[in-house]
Amino acid sequence: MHALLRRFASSLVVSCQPVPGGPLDHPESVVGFALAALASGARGLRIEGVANLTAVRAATDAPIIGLIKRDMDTSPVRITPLIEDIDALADAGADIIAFDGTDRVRPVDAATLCARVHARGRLAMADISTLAEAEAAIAYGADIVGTTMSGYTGGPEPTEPDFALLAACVRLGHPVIAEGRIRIPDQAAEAIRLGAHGVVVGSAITRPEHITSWFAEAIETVRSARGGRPTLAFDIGGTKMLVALVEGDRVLATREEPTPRAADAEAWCDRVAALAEAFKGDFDAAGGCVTGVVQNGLWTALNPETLPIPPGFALGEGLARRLGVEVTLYNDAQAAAWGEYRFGAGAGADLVFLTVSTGIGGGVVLDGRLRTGKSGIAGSAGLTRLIGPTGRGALLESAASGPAFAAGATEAGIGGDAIAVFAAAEAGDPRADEIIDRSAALVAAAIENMNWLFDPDVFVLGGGIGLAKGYRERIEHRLAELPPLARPVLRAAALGKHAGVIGAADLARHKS
Ligand SMILES: CC(=O)N[C@H](C=O)[C@@H](O)[C@H](O)[C@H](O)COP(=O)(O)O
Repeated sequence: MHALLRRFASSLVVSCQPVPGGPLDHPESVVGFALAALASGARGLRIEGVANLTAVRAATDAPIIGLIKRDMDTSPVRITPLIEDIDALADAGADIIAFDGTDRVRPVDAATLCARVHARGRLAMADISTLAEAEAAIAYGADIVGTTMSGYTGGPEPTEPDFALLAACVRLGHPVIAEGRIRIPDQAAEAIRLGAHGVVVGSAITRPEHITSWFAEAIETVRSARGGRPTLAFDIGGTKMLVALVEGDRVLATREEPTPRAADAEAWCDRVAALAEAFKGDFDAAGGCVTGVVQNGLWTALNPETLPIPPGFALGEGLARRLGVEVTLYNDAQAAAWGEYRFGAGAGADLVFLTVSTGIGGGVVLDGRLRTGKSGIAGSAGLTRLIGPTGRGALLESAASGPAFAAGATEAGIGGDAIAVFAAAEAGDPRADEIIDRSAALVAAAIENMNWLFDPDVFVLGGGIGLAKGYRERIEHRLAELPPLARPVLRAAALGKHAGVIGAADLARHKS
């Protein structure tokens, strides 16, 4: 083997070829890259252009593969296509001269170029793209073949190195340089393992523009999987109005204020639009979740005491007009169910979501679709009726949610609300225990019944009471008595108080 080749046997060669016309495209940068590479373990360099080569040659006596790239009208061949290129590279001090060794239309055939390289006392490197071209190169006397041109002679550019071609070329028993799309150290090591004489790495070391774009594109992929630009989401409840900027499952920013209950629905729209002003220009879609029933963008109260919504109010249209983008609307618990399905405790599974709080709401996702029903009320578990000894009993939410806790607390002499009841139970008060147990038993029965109807993969429990310490366990304790076939799986909601806006934003992007 030629002494020069031995100098970079089983070693790294760094190609220092700035992006043409880019900010690093001048000889000083190329010398900088070259010296940095040699100082860090590279044993050779690959340098394009006479000016760069001359500058680098003056700075080091490390082995240099020289080449000249040309864009010609008459041929797709770019790397050192002319005899005069070889002469210029030899004059500038290249030790090895690389030329295109592909079987394509060209001004000078590869064998002639190879002979000229040898005539100038340099080693010849044929940049090939196929095994046949490698065989031909060896036959006409190339000292090295490089896999450089694989993937660059037509069709879409691959992203991985061509190790199959490398291995096939190695079997020819001639020095082969692995080159092209070697981007990570493991690939360089693999090339040496496969028998490459040396490994040329370019872009991954000396083209910050390429490296930056790899990172940026990888991040962009995640961003667009989350739905691209952030979405504006709003939540109108009986006590507060929340506006959020949402990206996937992340709430980037929020604005909220108390719901002006005494004002009319037009004024509520005005307030939501005013809160959204803070995010103007940051979103191109909007989704809302609201207390009450939503059907085709029309909003109606389910319980006017929560919020006195006028029947069939055109909320979607009113907000679309104010926000200047299309607005998708859902009931708040339904939107939260979707949020939990997409990003939370029930990711990807058939689920029934229940929120136990001041009231009891819910949502159903089956076969990847949020089921809103013919009237928009599907999942309203709080309005299901308990069956009492005489038939029609109370509504589940009147018997098991916040007001029931407060009523129970008054009756038992504890006083206060659900929070006080949980605190008293924690302190060991058996009366509080009983109030919580009563609610948990009713919700457990509702879950048991819904499980017979839908048999979902999972029930997801949220809400202030639903997530209060020990509440879910009490429900689970009761469900554990059921035969295995009919035993529901229960999980705590994962998205917390923002489940509604996260779900609403996602629904606005994807539609269910
Ligand atoms: C096909 C072609 O024109 N390749 C050129 C050959 O010199 C260079 O643009 C490459 O950067 C060099 O081959 C190193 O490859 P990579 O930058 O993928 O590590």
